[in-house]
Amino acid sequence: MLKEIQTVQATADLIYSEAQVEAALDRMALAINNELAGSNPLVLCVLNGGIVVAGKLLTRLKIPLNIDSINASRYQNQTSGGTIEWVLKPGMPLRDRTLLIIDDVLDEGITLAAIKAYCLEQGATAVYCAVLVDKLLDHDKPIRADFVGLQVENRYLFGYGMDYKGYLRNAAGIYACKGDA
Ligand SMILES: O=P(O)(O)OC[C@H]1O[C@H](OP(=O)(O)OP(=O)(O)O)[C@H](O)[C@@H]1O
Ligand SMILES: Nc1nc2[nH]cnc2c(=O)[nH]1
Repeated sequence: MLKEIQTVQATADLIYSEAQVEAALDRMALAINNELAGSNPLVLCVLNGGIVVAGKLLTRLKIPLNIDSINASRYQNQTSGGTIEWVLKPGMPLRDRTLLIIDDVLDEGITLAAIKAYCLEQGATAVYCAVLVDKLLDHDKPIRADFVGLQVENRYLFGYGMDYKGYLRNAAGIYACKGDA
């Protein structure tokens, strides 16, 4: 497995450098600080992919907020999605809260749409979504994100929280796997 990971990493195309991603995170944080000022949001990190983006965004947010996590996984370390497995629901009550859901990538939008629907069912008053990457698809998605860092063509990505078969989430840039154009 590690040999495959090394090969994927060595042959991948760099789509956005670390500097470009950090600049995108700055822009996202500015917009979130403006939009959610005074709303006392509960921030939900979507595990596992959202860990890096949430961590990097949170220190840029200057508003009072709480933090919790949710884990709805659809890809289970594969490169194509299946049905959603609910691994973890938030421990904090969502009722009457403004939520900010943070994830790494909006692809088909199935995961984020399911998470948003769950949050509204639980009584959240408003649900905002922030994603580092919005993939450009040739069809409509069931949800749009309120805060988007970067747009990317439809290729399988890794880095900044996004994995290749459970690895490479820690890559400091956004990469596309070779042969997935
Ligand atoms: O828009 P969609 O097509 O639904 O895909 C997007 C989801 O896929 C990834 O999660 P994954 O299921 O791989 O779990 P992970 O967060 O543990 O990587 C990613 O973190 C998003 O949550
Ligand atoms: N790591 C990763 N996860 C995804 N989930 C949906 N699309 C992607 C992608 O391109 N990369």
